[in-house]
Amino acid sequence: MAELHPDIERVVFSEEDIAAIVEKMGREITEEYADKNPLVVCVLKGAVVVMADVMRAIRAPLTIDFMAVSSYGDATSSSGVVRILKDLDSRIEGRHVIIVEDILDSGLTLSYLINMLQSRGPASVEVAAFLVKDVDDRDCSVVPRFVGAHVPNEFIVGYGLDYAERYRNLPYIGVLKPECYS
Ligand SMILES: O=P(O)(O)OC[C@H]1O[C@H](OP(=O)(O)OP(=O)(O)O)[C@H](O)[C@@H]1O
Ligand code: HPA
Repeated sequence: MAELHPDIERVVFSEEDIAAIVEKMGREITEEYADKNPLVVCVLKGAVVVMADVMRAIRAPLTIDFMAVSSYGDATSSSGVVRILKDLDSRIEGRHVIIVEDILDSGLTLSYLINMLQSRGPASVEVAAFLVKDVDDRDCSVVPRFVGAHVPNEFIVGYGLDYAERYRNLPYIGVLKPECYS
């Protein structure tokens, strides 16, 4: 097990937990997409770690692509204004698209992306969210087809998730010590 980073107060998902969630998601996606040759889309930067793991857990033909988005806001909240920093390289007309996200929080990022991709005429667009945060006030209707796990409404880092661009490389997911927020 990795040594705990000094800024982490508590681990929420260990490396072992993460591996089990990845396998479960891979199995579920494989069952539904075995003969659909999906285009699996990673939303950079946060989802890069999940993407690398989940795509290898899908035992079916697929292709991959990447989008980079940034949502304006402060370091721990999203404002809902999403800017496309890198668009897909592939055409998605007639394709079955799976958007891979590290976390569904307010839902604003995914809501924007789903609408944008739907307008390009894909056969389907579904979401695979590694984590879904249990928030009371999610005001948009994003319903992920695949969910890794639910997390309480607190800010978490690691396994791709950052605070001010830090901690993405932690192999587990945890909560920061209060004094580490600046
Ligand atoms: O449901 P929401 O409230 O929209 O939050 C979820 C999004 O926020 C994070 O991305 P961020 O915009 O911080 O960029 P990053 O992936 O580069 O960290 C995360 O990776 C999701 O994409
Ligand atoms: O809890 C979180 N941690 C890191 N990034 C995030 N983006 C939305 N929610 C989170």
